[in-house]
Amino acid sequence: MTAVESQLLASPSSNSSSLLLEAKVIVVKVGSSLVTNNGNGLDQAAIAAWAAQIAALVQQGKQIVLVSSGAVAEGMQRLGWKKRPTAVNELQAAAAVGQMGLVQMYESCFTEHQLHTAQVLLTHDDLADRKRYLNARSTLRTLLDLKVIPIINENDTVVTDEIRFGDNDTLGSLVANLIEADTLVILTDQQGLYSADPRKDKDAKFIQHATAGDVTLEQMAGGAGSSVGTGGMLTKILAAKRASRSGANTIIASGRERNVLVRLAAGEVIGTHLQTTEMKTTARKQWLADHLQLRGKLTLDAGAVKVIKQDGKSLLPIGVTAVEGSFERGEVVACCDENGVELARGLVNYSAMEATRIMRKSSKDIEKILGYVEEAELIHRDNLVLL
Ligand SMILES: Nc1ncnc2c1ncn2[C@@H]1O[C@H](COP(=O)(O)OP(=O)(O)O)[C@@H](O)[C@H]1O
Ligand SMILES: N[C@@H](CCC(=O)OP(=O)(O)O)C(=O)O
Repeated sequence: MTAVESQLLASPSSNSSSLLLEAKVIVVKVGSSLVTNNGNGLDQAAIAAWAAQIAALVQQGKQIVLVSSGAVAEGMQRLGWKKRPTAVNELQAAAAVGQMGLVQMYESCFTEHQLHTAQVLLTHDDLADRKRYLNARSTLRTLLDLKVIPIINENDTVVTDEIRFGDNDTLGSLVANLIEADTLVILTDQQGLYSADPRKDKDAKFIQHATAGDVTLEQMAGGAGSSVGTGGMLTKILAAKRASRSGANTIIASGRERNVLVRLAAGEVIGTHLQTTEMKTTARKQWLADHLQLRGKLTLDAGAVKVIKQDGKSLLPIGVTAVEGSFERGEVVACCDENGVELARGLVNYSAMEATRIMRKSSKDIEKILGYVEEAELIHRDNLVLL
């Protein structure tokens, strides 16, 4: 037994039930190899089975976002290309063609269960930009509230690095952070994580439980001496680490396992369970804290100060008496009381110009004043850090 294995096998594995049992908001990521049956065209039976399981989970009151790869592989199939191109422009063209097939398939499979789907194409940059982050978050939350299943993929037409490295695991973790998911489920072509690539090492041991972010996991999947080919699991482990920072657990399991999602949601432990050590709220505040760059200042009346501080509520425009600075939607502003004492910081939903026009006004008047409504809140409580 290697040092890495013994260290991991010695670590506590106290969990007796699945990390999906209690989860309400879930991101499910399915990889290209699964979706396209190893590049042989879309696997309709598999996609129909996941759709049926996701529909069952929605019936249980869970909210699910699906991150699906497979556009390039399906595009190659449709274009009759036998070999995966290396030129980025050709990969992008294949992805654009294949994405049509992907969404058609998901739409028809979910329709069987009276569920609508929505196509959402994102890049990593979209989620690094606060304004786009807020827009993506608001769209996804609205879709989930409408019981629509968002089907997310990378926007391969406008990126190059992502398509070159083909990494939707990272995208899955970014989405988990975006919507504050409880659990990220990565479905792949293996039973989960092994102490080494099971294709290459027959003695590789299965890891059932570990702490997300444990560095020994990274060594198993892509540590010193391992080839680029082992990146398949490494990106999943790094995704678990990233998801963990926002308080989400990760499960890596086989997408071919019968009824895998439903059984996981019923508490069965299938695959590798990587548990976060972060509290959800702490992680969220931490994320915000990482991005604090003050662009302006809002002065709050005594009522607003009280509801924010004592009741943990959102900041509505009616509680704001002054706006300073020049900020855009999605930037960070300070919230101060009438004596100028800063009590909170948050991501604002309206620009300084808009905020000036809607301050002291009821949220129901926003549309009349601006001609449109972004959100009812000036700063949503999830985007507010109390100091
Ligand atoms: N330690 C490991 N445990 C399990 N699989 C591993 C490990 N290291 C590398 N792999 C490889 O990772 C592959 C899964 O990654 P990948 O092909 O990128 O899947 P997907 O398309 O689902 O994202 C497995 O088929 C396996 O060969
Ligand atoms: N976005 C592209 C590539 C994504 C990709 O290869 O990811 P994965 O198979 O999950 O490692 C596609 O849909 O084909």
